[in-house]
Amino acid sequence: MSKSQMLSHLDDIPSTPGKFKMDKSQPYIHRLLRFQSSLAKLAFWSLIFMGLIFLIFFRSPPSNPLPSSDPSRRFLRTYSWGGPTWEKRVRSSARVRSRNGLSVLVTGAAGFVGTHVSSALKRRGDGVLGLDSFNDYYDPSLKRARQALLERTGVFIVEGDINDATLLRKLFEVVAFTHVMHLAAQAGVRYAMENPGSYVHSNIAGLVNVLEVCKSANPQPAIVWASSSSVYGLNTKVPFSEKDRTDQPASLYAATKKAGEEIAHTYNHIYGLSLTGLRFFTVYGPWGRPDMAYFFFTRDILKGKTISIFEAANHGTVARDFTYIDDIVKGCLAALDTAEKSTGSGGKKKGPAQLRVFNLGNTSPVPVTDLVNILERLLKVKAKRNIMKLPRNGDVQFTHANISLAQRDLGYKPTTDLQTGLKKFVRWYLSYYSGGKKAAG
Ligand SMILES: O=C(O)[C@H]1O[C@H](OP(=O)(O)OP(=O)(O)OC[C@H]2O[C@@H](n3ccc(=O)[nH]c3=O)[C@H](O)[C@@H]2O)[C@H](O)[C@@H](O)[C@@H]1O
Repeated sequence: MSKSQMLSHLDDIPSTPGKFKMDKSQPYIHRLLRFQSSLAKLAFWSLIFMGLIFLIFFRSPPSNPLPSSDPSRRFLRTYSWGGPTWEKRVRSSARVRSRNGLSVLVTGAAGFVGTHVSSALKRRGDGVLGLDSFNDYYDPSLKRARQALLERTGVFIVEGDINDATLLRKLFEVVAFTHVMHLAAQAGVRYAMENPGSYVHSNIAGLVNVLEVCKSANPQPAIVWASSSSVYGLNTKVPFSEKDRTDQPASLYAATKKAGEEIAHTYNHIYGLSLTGLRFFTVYGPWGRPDMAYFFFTRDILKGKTISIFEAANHGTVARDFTYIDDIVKGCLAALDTAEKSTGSGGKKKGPAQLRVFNLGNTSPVPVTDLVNILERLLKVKAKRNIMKLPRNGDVQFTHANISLAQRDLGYKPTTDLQTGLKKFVRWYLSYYSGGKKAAG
């Protein structure tokens, strides 16, 4: 039998499986057909197997299969993103809806400041896309509730790590962001002794990754990012001015924020990126961070648990320039609005670009004991106080912002005192944690 005859015979095989009847009088063809069919089966099952492997390794759902007890494992988390539906959501969220509106990528959008800034930008018609890793540094359900809140205003939060260059590049491919509000960071002063690696991962490696992607983007966005009042470290001259030295940090957290400011200088110098660092002073308010004292003091006072109040040597007062979230949001938006364009393109500098640092504080430091007094009045519960010596874990004795530079260049003018701001926080706290939580989420 010639090859063409054989093939023409094979053409007769019905396409419906199971209906084919073998002609037993032709053993050679029989064997050949059996061989062909096992080949096809083998190919079929190999494809299925490879598909499964692909699904397991490359398309795993955005859940964390790793034990969260080891914080360093957090970095190994995988996220799922991509696809036409995802791209459509990204585009729609970032679409500018007002004349001369900005198109802003907000990193850390499910965080405290990130949520408030994203929602304020969206409200005035700017395009906003969020990015957040939803890590478990503090209760992720609070981050999810903030996400739900933002979703209702039309802000989509992409789940991913700022260290993922492929993801960041993809976002810039889909949207030509005019601005990046970089708020994703490992926050908290005292936690740096527990998990130093997370500060390097987010505040240094993550920042560099964001800047690398921004510098290669075309057009380059202008970047506003969160530095911290903690860069003033052990300084004793008050109020803290942007002109003061910032070379004696008291915590690794502060050191990574200071490093961030130097890194910003480098990217501005080499690549012409427009960069504005905002030194936030102990920001508080509704939807705040549970790792901050005003937040867990509230929780513990309500539970009847003893709270530790730090004092400095010789009964010295420990005080903070507590700043209300709405004032901070105004400062952030003003920083975005006054940011000049980056001057480089495609990774090449074309001329000098703007480089700024501003204090965003309240200018009236309040002793921590007074914070507790206010909370007691608002909660109508007496706190069980344990006064203890300020531990050597990164805390500084006081902070106090000089805001004249922000006032001059950003029109920044805080208007909320601690009493008023805490009242709003407590109202939110009580409604969120007493059944209101579900409604909020
Ligand atoms: O301004 C900033 O740059 C920083 O503000 C806060 O850091 P911190 O001011 O230390 O805020 P809290 O941790 O809420 O502490 C507030 C005050 O309460 C005191 N405290 C804290 C914890 C405690 O158990 N007892 C206590 O008296 C602290 O010493 C501090 O004076 C944030 O946690 C940082 O992420 C941020 O960068």
